[in-house]
Amino acid sequence: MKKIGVLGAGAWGTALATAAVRAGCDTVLWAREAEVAASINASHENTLFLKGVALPPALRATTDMADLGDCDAILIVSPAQHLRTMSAALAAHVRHGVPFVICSKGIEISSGKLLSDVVTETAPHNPPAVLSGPTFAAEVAQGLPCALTLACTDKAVGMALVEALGAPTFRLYYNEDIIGAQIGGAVKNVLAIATGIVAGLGIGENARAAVITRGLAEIVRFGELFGAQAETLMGLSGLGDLILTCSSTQSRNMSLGKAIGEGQTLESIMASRNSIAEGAHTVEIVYKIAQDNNLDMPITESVYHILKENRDVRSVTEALLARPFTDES
Ligand SMILES: NC(=O)c1ccc[n+]([C@@H]2O[C@H](COP(=O)([O-])OP(=O)(O)OC[C@H]3O[C@@H](n4cnc5c(N)ncnc54)[C@H](O)[C@@H]3O)[C@@H](O)[C@H]2O)c1
Ligand SMILES: O=P(O)(O)OC[C@H](O)CO
Repeated sequence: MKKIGVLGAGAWGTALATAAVRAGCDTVLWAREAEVAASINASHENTLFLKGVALPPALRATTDMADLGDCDAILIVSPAQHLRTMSAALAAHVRHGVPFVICSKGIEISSGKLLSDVVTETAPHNPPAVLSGPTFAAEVAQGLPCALTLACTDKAVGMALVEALGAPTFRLYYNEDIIGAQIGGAVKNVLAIATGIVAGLGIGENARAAVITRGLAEIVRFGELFGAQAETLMGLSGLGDLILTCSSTQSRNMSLGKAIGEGQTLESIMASRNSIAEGAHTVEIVYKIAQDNNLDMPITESVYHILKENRDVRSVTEALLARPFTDES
């Protein structure tokens, strides 16, 4: 796998394309916005989504999806709710057998499906893989060290991706559990909003640790429903990403929660950003799936009540704390 295409030039797509160049791949980055492709090609910077980070001159950007036509693997890095459209459009341009590596984190709201199922439906001749883990785009783009899960049911394809994209500062660990690798990354964004709310309310570090740990129990319950392997949920794409995202306001999800806890409205926060905070969307479908399947996910429910039903942050927090005591499973 020598030629890598990256579909989506937000912060993460740009960072991943940079990592692919560093790993020695001929890399082409598809941008939805003409000004993004122009700024990457002319000044080696993504001025819209990753301002201030110098990109390698070898990275080429395009707005023409046909330019990905001869790639050996494609990383899909669109917002989760747009992945269906992106995958279907891409399938018309690439060869059969070229893996589609899902780098987005979320669950399709309209169908309740994992993104790997969305790829299978829209691009049946392109095997899905998943790249997920604790990684802030700006750090990856700067070449700081990180580790991620590369999941693919076909081990040969998965290891070929690991060999092509892996590097000392971009360590990839193969995992066959494509389902588990998607669950942690999707649900942790909801929990990061919850820890952000804790920070915004100023109710302490102990409360944050409690939300992370009880949040992990929610990830495990949710993962079991989909058939995720417990080891995967405890690995980089699960616990690892949960810790990172719930610990830093570099996270768009955590900072969104913090602003909510400080009294801002979701609408005003969204209006002030051009970046995606997936948890604000994912919460809707995780809540619905939990309700439909009688899963106990009280932190997720609380985030849902605050974001989607406009309930008062302090009252919802008090109700969460007042739940009956139970065992620690
Ligand atoms: N930023 C990170 O640190 C990071 C790390 C890991 C995973 N991710 C995941 O990667 C995905 C992309 O996030 P990002 O940070 O690159 O985005 P971003 O917030 O930096 O940029 C927004 C992206 O959305 C795209 N977009 C907007 N409207 C669209 C539409 N109608 N159709 C298709 N695309 C549209 C834009 O072109 C741009 O690529 C998300 O699922 C995110 O959770 C992000
Ligand atoms: O900025 P966030 O909250 O979208 O998090 C980015 C990554 O998913 C962290 O692994």
